[in-house]
Amino acid sequence: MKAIAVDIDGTITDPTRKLSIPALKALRKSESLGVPVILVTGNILCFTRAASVLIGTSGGLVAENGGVIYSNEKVKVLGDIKKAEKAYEHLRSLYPVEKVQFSEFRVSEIAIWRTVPKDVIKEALRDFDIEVYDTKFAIHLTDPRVNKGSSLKLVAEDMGIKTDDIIAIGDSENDIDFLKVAGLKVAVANADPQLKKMADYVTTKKYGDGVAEALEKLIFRGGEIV
Ligand SMILES: O=C(O)COP(=O)(O)O
Ligand SMILES: [Mg+2]
Repeated sequence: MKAIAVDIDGTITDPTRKLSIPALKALRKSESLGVPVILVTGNILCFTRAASVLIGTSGGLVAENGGVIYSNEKVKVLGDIKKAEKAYEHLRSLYPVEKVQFSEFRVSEIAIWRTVPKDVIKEALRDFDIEVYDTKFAIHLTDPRVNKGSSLKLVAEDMGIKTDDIIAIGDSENDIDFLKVAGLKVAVANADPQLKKMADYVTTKKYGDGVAEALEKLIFRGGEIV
């Protein structure tokens, strides 16, 4: 494998969003063995960049569910936030929805608190050109033209690697698209059933312990990268 693409919330973090130490150690080990880590998240770019610096990842970044990427020192906004804004205005006229904090820094999509079930939101927005994800941390209204998979492909291109040579690890429905394009698909034990069904490997452990388990078992195997 030439790179590791990993989701953040619910994958390398626990349900309270605290970073897992075993996952941190495994990602650092990967980098030390020359295998770059790519963070692929629904979070905003500033958060993703801060996480990358603190963890020590050297791969590109996919933020806002693919709406924003950062690679080769360049930020690219790929999602059209106007689609989400139209959908959000309509939704607000029907239900008590509210944007999550720091929304002013979200440039390609809108994320709201989980106060209304996703299916009710999808029904209310059925005539809108919008994708709706429930990540278990927030509900995201995104531009359907971009997703974590289409944007991971662009970052991989910038890094000079094929997505076939990437192991992807995730926990929820907004990860389906980037697992789909990866050569090795891993779902952590707490992942949505859909992810587990499509995964090549489902970890026995949850959250970051699962990430460490998968990398030890599938990639490191005693020190060198397979
Ligand atoms: O931002 C969210 O709601 C979830 O973030 P994630 O894609 O890193 O799990
Ligand atoms: Mg997640």
